[in-house]
Amino acid sequence: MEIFRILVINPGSTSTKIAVYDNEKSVFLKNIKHSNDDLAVFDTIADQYEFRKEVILNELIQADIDIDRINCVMGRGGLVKPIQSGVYVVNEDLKRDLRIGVLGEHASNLGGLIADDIAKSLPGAKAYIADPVVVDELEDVARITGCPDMPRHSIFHALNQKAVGRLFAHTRGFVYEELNLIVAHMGGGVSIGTHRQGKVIDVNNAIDGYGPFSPERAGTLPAGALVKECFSGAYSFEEMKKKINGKGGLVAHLGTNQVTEVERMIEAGNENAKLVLSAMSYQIAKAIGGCAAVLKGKVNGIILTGGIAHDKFVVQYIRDMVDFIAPVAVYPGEDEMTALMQNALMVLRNQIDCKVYQ
Ligand SMILES: Nc1ncnc2c1ncn2[C@@H]1O[C@H](COP(=O)(O)OP(=O)(O)OP(=O)(O)O)[C@@H](O)[C@H]1O
Ligand SMILES: CCCC(=O)O
Repeated sequence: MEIFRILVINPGSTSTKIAVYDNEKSVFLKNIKHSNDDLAVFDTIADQYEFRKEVILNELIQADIDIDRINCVMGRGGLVKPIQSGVYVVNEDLKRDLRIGVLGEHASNLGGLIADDIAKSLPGAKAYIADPVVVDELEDVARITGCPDMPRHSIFHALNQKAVGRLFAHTRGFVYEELNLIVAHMGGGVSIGTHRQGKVIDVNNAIDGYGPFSPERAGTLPAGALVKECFSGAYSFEEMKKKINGKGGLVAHLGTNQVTEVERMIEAGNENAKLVLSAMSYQIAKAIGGCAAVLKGKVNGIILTGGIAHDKFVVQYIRDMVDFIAPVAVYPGEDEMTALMQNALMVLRNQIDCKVYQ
């Protein structure tokens, strides 16, 4: 069997995860943490490009990885234009939009750019991205809001949601494209996707302010109160943005983005911590109920995933509210590195066609 060597690059806000696989076998995995001091010298995420690339190359050299054998460099994709799910070769159009960050700044904008740069320096390697956060399969009806100039956008944990959807289907003897699933990714951000036969036809925008609140994001807010605060003169534009994303949710209520820490507060008798964690779980369960309506009740499974799916209290709270709809499966954490490797292998083995970004 032909052995393909794959380098996976996944830049996050405070870390860069890299992995090397020979086919499915992991030969190297490293979570490189970037301290506040390391990143503070850069004004924008785009400015971190050279720094992160050098760190990656140094790690590979130190681990004695034969990079000339790499066939494919797979980067986590970023906030480019809305696109269909799939694997995209990194071309000039994609690089331009990753640099701009068409839908905003996000560390994953660097994934495709660094992948391309490294692939170009290697004999016979190509660069790709797969299932970036802007995967958009929304039905038209799901895009419309009461303000025509403010449509809904699909920005969510597409890579992990699709990967756990495929895993759920596979372990039950189905293919993902046959099933109707509701997937709740619960991490720093929360996204609840309605997967109808392999397409995410409705989902909240996990970054930009609607859906359930999350550890550090405010979720849907009362619009009148939000407008009033914006014009109160008490906050700058940047401060209001931070209120919505970064300093919202559990951070605003309890001063931490760690559910593990909230659990400690509850154990110490903090009733407010219990109420706030209940409210977050309640909002997630309610959103799952909305997805069930989109699927007209024909739901094959509800999947809870992301770091918070480790939390027994949250999982039980949601399960109690939604297990009348369909069986609930729990896949704690996320495995984006494996998901990126699997997408690369599907291309290298000619099992799927690579898409072209324009
Ligand atoms: N064992 C655990 N029990 C309870 N909560 C946990 C556990 N492990 C992680 N968490 C919580 O999961 C959250 C982080 O989830 P995750 O690591 O998926 O987020 P992220 O990768 O930073 O963000 P995102 O998933 O939005 O990209 C934190 O609030 C953390 O405290
Ligand atoms: C929307 C997916 C990624 C994030 O939560 O930052």
